[in-house]
Amino acid sequence: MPGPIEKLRNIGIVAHIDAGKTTTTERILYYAGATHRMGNVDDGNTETDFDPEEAKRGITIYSAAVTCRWKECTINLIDTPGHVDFTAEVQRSLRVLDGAVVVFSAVEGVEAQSETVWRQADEYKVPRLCFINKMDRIGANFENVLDQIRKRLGGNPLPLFLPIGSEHDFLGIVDLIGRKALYFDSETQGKNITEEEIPDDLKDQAEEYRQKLVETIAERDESAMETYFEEGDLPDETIHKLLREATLAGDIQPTFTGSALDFVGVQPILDGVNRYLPSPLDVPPVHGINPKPKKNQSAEITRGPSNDEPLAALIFKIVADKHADLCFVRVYSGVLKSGSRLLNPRTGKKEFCSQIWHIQADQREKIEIDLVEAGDICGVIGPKDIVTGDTLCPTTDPILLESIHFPETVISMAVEPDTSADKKKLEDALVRLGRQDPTFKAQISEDTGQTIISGMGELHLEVLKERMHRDFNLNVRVHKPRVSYRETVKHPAEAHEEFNRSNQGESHFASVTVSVEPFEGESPIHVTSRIPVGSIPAEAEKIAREAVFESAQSGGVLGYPLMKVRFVILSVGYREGETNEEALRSAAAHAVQSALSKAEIALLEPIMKLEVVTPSDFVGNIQADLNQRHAKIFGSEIRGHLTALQAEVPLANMFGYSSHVRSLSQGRASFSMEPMKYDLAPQSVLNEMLG
Ligand SMILES: Nc1nc2c(ncn2[C@@H]2O[C@H](COP(=O)(O)OP(=O)(O)OP(=O)(O)O)[C@@H](O)[C@H]2O)c(=O)[nH]1
Repeated sequence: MPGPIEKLRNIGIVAHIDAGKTTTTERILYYAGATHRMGNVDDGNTETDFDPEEAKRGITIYSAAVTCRWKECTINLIDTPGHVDFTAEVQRSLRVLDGAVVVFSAVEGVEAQSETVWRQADEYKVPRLCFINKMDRIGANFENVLDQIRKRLGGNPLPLFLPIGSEHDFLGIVDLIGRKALYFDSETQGKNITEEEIPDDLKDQAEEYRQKLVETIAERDESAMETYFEEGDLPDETIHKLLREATLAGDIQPTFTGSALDFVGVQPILDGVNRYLPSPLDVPPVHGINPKPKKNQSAEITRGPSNDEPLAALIFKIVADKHADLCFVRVYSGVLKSGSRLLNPRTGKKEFCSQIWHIQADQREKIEIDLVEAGDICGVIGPKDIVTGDTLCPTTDPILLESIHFPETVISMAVEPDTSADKKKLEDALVRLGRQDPTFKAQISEDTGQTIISGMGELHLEVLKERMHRDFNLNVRVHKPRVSYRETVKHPAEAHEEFNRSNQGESHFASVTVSVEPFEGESPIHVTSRIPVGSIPAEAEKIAREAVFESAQSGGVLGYPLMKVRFVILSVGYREGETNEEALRSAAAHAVQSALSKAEIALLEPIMKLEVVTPSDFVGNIQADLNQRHAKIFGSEIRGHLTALQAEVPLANMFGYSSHVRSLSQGRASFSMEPMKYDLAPQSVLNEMLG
């Protein structure tokens, strides 16, 4: 059992690719006793990167939840991916985390994806600690990173530690609250820590930082302010208490430093997690709706983190196990027991939770348990008809937690099984992959009969292809990836369609008038109705709405999914005894298609946000190439000997960019790219499609 809920921490380690998350996680798991062997990213044997695909690529693709213990606290650690193609993975982890440690490289500092992750953490109000890693590397600069966190992320990093030296001379860290220097013994992989006096040449700086620290937090509390004025300092316990309050409020981010690779500065982060990051009791109760509210009952429900409340659990991740899917679940309230039958309110079906596990990163080390209490995270085996974002709850107290929203896919490609005998296998594999990864979609093209898979980027699709081979023993041929276009309309248009048929003396009739117009909303397709209340039966209106939505979902005139459109049902012709469901559905579907064919259509293409970081010598080359790709460069920043260029660029012009940018910069530039928005595609692309 994890112990009392106030000692539970659900945290994630998030950062830009290569900042050192996996190494830091590995050290944490080692010190916190979850593993007996220290893994090394570069040897491909780390504890969280158990997916062979990840080990091969050396990047973390799939996040996994690991349970470990540090002093009095139990920590559920969720490792999150750094690659931009997998931002949705980070987002879904953030949804279930109570706090996060954001890792920065002391050399590269704040990079494009740190911004994305930071913004998302702001959105979900996740309190954070910062860890400025890689102080041992050439070009490491602690102050620079602090400055970038302030300026570029709008953060408020408050150093609790200072580096002693840097680059080759990085020796240890100064604990500002404890007023001592800490040295980590590399022979014992950092387990033995020696405390010494702060080196003379750092004493003044350390005192100055400590004053700043104490002043900043004393301002939050009148009596602390008084003590500070009178005594010029605060007791350690008061400092920790105020730091915790300020961190939970999101006002500051306690900041740590070190070198995960050289075993320096990791245990203080763990102390920081225990001291300053929230327990499930410190975060607001979760909101949901009652899927079937009784009359006069409010549909909104909130559930607090107590075992006495009814169960509310969210499936935030599904991982394929050899025999069954393993669901990662956050229990927000109540107790989840093994052997229980629970409702999935999305499907209305009951799911059997046959086993519950606390997960060590390596699944062979998972521990089976009987129950999981409010606030905790666990793995569940048993549920079948589920997707990421589903809720599990008792049938007697149903609740539907807000589902996780995922971004639109931007790239697609056709896949075919190597042999036609594998067709069924491919279908099954695609269903299972789609369940595990909601940013991946598969569908059959109506025109060509081909199976099209879509995702968040080239690497994403490549990984999926390799997983089909590895997990499902399925060899597929793939076609060239293509941009996922969307269709929209330029101006409003309206259409009226009737269904009028007699069958063996019975007449069936319905008519529907629908307009379609450009619309910016949260979901790609909106449907509303302007039919006067009571003029037709409510059931008929419901059917018409559903039929309009379904027809709109089947795509636009060119067969691409619709986006940024609204359909308004203007009237429904209804005759008692003659209008049935079939007539209504048919009239509505035809009205949607006619309205679309009358409207002037426009094509939307995915625009990516790109950041290229390059040694300044190559900026000219890279800029010229970006111009050719019709990129709009909107930012350029000098970071030491590196220059960062920020641009927005149509994805259609970016295929194969990773090898191209390498050849432009002798392999020295790096870039990250993520979907930003959909925008009008050039008219020439549309003309080509229209033939
Ligand atoms: N010099 C130095 N190298 C480090 C340090 N921490 C990590 N590295 C190296 O940086 C590289 C990336 O480290 P990872 O831990 O895989 O980084 P990550 O952020 O998890 O990267 P992804 O999993 O790809 O998102 C590896 O080669 C590590 O050995 C450090 O403190 N100092």
